[in-house]
Amino acid sequence: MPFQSVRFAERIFPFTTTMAIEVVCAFIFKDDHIWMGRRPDHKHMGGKWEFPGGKIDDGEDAETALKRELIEELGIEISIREVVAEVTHEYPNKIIHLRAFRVSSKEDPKLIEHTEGQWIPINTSDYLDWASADIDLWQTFHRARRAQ
Ligand SMILES: Nc1nc2c([nH]c(=O)n2[C@H]2C[C@H](O)[C@@H](COP(=O)(O)OP(=O)(O)OP(=O)(O)O)O2)c(=O)[nH]1
Repeated sequence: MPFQSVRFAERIFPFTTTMAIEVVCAFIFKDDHIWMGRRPDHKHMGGKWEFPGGKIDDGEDAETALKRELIEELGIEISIREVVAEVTHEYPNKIIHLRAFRVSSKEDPKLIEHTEGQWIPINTSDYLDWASADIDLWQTFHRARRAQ
């Protein structure tokens, strides 16, 4: 649906069209670095850097979705710790509620869906080519760390 039509529809069906899509992602920590992958070109935000994860399917809980996505995308089993940051972010054509969990894994991520991967320093503020929701998420994460 074109963006203007979404806005028009929101006035008529405010509860259905403004619902955010629930997305979970992983902050995989290793030696003060966190793993990011470059999204496939054909997907929304194609070519942008993201934290691995995806949409929660109907009937799934957040942890089950994140474990499933990381097996599918990176071929790794993970242990999930706490939520480290969450944001609601409005793109021109959709709104997402993006929740990041601190996770650990005994295995290294493999490039199954991502076109590139990198370990970024935990203190980086170099956001070149990041999905814009992830910049919000990262800044929220750092604000919370500074407040601790
Ligand atoms: N996984 C993930 N998605 C993100 C991040 N930042 C961000 O804006 N998104 C957006 C892109 C998509 O619009 C949406 C998640 O979609 P996705 O394509 O990763 O989810 P999925 O694997 O379940 O997708 P699908 O192929 O089944 O459609 O959230 C992020 O850090 N990780």
